[in-house]
Parts: sequence; C-alpha cells; structure tokens
Amino acid sequence: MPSEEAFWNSVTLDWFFSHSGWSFLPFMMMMILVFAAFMVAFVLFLYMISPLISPKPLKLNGAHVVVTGGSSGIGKCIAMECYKQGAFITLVARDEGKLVQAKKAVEKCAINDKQVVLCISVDVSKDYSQVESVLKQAQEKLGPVDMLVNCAGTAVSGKFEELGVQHFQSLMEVNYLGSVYATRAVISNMKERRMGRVVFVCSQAGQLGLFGYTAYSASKFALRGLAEALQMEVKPYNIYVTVSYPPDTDTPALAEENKMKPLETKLISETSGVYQPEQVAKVIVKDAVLCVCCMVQQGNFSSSVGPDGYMLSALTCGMSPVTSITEGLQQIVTMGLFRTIALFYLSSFDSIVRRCMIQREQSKASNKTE
Ligand SMILES: NC(=O)C1=CN([C@@H]2O[C@H](COP(=O)(O)OP(=O)(O)OC[C@H]3O[C@@H](n4cnc5c(N)ncnc54)[C@H](OP(=O)(O)O)[C@@H]3O)[C@@H](O)[C@H]2O)C=CC1
Ligand SMILES: CCCCCCCCCCCCCCCC(=O)[C@@H](N)CO
Repeated sequence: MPSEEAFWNSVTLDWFFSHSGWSFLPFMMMMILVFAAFMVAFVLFLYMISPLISPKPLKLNGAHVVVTGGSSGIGKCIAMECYKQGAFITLVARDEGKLVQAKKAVEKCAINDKQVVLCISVDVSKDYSQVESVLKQAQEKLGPVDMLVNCAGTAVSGKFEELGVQHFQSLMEVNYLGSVYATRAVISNMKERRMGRVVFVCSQAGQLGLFGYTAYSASKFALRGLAEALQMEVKPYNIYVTVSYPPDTDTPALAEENKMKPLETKLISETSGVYQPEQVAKVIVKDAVLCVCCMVQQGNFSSSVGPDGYMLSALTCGMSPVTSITEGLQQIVTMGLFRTIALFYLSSFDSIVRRCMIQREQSKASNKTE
C-alpha cells in the first residue's frame, strides 16, 4: 500500500501540472536541457581557467635537459626530440662508445649552432656521490638542469622461482635507485630556481603486474610511488613530474629481452602492440613540457602511448595528481567503463597462462615417453 506521504505528493504534483499550464513531458525535457546546458557551461568554464591553475610551460629552446639512458633506445630519441626544439643536452650512460654514437645522432637534429651535447659516463645505480658530482660538473658546463629525464633502465623476465635473486636487487638498483640518485642530485637546484621538470620512464608493466615480470614490475611500481610523493612535495616550487608508461618499444633492450622472455609474457605484452621509440619519445616530451595550446593545457602527470596505454592510465590513476583539467575529466568519465573492459582482458590473460601451462606439461610428458 502506498504511504500517506506518497499519496499527497502525487496529488500535489498532479494538481501542479493540471493547473499551471505545464504538462509533464515538456517540463522534464526542459529540466534535462537546463541541466545539460549547466554541465556544458561548467566544462567550458574549467577549460577557460585551466591555463590559470595549471603550471607555466617550459620552453625547451635554450633549456638544459639531462637524459639518463640517453645513449640508446627511448632515451636517445627523447634527447633528439628535445634537441629539435633547441635544448642543450647531457647524455648519461655507462658505455662510452655508445655515448659517442648517440651524441652524433643527436647533433644531427640541431636547429642552431649554439646547441651542445655533453656526454657523461657513469653508472647511475651504484654510488650516489659519484652521480651527484658528475651532474654538478654538467651544470657547471651547461647551466642548471631544467628537465631531468630518468630513462636508464633495464628489464629481466622469467618465472618468479627461475629468476636469480640477484635480479630482484639489480633491477631495483638500476630502475628505481638510479632514478632516485639522479633526481636527488638536481632537485635542490630546481627548488631554488622555482622551476623544473622531472620525468620517470616507467612502463605499462608498472601499471599492472604481469606474468614473468615479478622483478621488473616491482621496480617500476616503485617509481610511481616515488613520483607521486615527490610531485606533492615540489609542486609549490613550480616543479612538475611526469611518469611515462610505454608499451613494448622497438629498442635494443627489447630485442635482448625477447631472447629469454617466457611465452606467456610475450603473448600478454603483445596485447598493446610494439611502438617505435621515436613515437614514444614524442609523447613523453609533449607531456612533460606542459604547453598551453588554444587556451587548453596540454601535458599530463601520466604519459601514455596507444589506446591500451590510454585506458590503462585512466584506469590506474588512483590518487595520482592531475595537471590538466582535460586529464581529470577524462578519468572521471571513463573509469567504470575501462574497469569493465579490463576484466575481459584479465580473463584472457589468465587463459593464456593456463593454456601455456597445459602445453608445457603435455610436451614434458611426451618427452618422457620418447
Ligand atoms: N623497450 C621497451 O619495450 C620498454 C622500455 N621501457 C623502459 O624504458 C627505458 C629505456 O629502455 P630502452 O630504450 O628500451 O633500453 P636501451 O637498452 O635501448 O637503453 C637503455 C639505456 O640506459 C642506459 N643504462 C642502463 N643501465 C644503466 C646504468 N646502470 N647506469 C647508467 N645508464 C644505464 C644504457 O646505456 P649503458 O648500457 O651504456 O649504460 C642505455 O643508454 C628503461 O627504463 C625501460 O625499462 C619501458 C617500457 C617498454
Ligand atoms: C582497460 C584496460 C586495458 C588493459 C590493457 C592491458 C595491456 C597489457 C599489456 C602489458 C604490456 C607490458 C609491456 C611492458 C613493456 C616493457 O616494459 C618491457 N618491454 C621492457 O623491456
């Protein structure tokens, strides 16, 4: 039985529509239209004020950009991309031969004759004081660092129990501590100057843990924690952090890694495809620089490549900071849908793992009987 209150409510509404000249349908349609107009106006308003509340863009022309891991793959392409926009570059890596080759490739992208490429041979993962001292020398030569790109890194894949325990340590040292050391060496100066950009080249395997990457994923997840905490500390100093989550990228490291990669890891990674390092580098530089274009703030805390990368970043944004309103709005709108899609992906990954296991057991059994 309807309650007394509901009865009186319906009577009042009926009375309102029959005596006011309003009929119910047009009234509802108008309310929806007014609501939609408010939403559009609100979004437009956010877009208009976004350049005011977002960071000042960094001009790469004349800026000093340090790229660790700059002698090869993604790092080298980032250096080339920045050089094309007039930056001064310091390349950091261990192998001097590769550094010299990379320097030549970067110099070909010059846009003026004042630009300089400096090479520093150092292992970023071992001794903090050494990293600090070489970066100090670089700053004496090319001026204070405007942008640091932490790209030095490596990957090892294999089943958890088959990976040597030393790999868990070495990946943590190179991928995580290497980034801590280089960042620690430049951040005080950036804070004093109240400007700077810090980029961490993470991986899609730093957004989800997947088969074969127990050591690698963990070292990349660590980077994200570092980046989020650091961003909160340095934001008042006009320093902005970007974390890049590339998919498989066609570099010497990927070729090397593929020789030992478990079939499961290969099949799951293939989902988001293989990209060219030039493509990945372009997106990273664009997102890190944070330029304002047509009154709209470009650039993101999370930098992703490709459609799967885009979905993964929206899905895993959690409590990560937002630097542009576009980024925040997209996350709000898409998250539920992307979680639904993700559940299908996850079940397909589980079935890849199960099928590979069955295949292996069958071939083991047939080997025994032979
Ligand atoms: N390729 C891919 O599929 C993906 C790569 N990534 C990440 O991107 C980054 C770059 O990878 P990618 O370009 O493929 O790899 P490359 O092997 O092509 O380049 C790695 C660079 O890092 C340098 N490096 C490695 N270890 C150290 C160290 N201890 N100290 C200083 N420099 C070091 C290397 O030089 P040297 O050996 O001479 O020191 C080289 O310049 C890595 O962090 C990787 O995890 C993320 C997602 C996908
Ligand atoms: C809505 C949800 C979408 C979900 C999409 C899931 C796609 C998962 C693909 C994982 C790819 C991992 C690549 C790692 C690359 C890497 O770091 C190494 N190659 C390093 O050498």
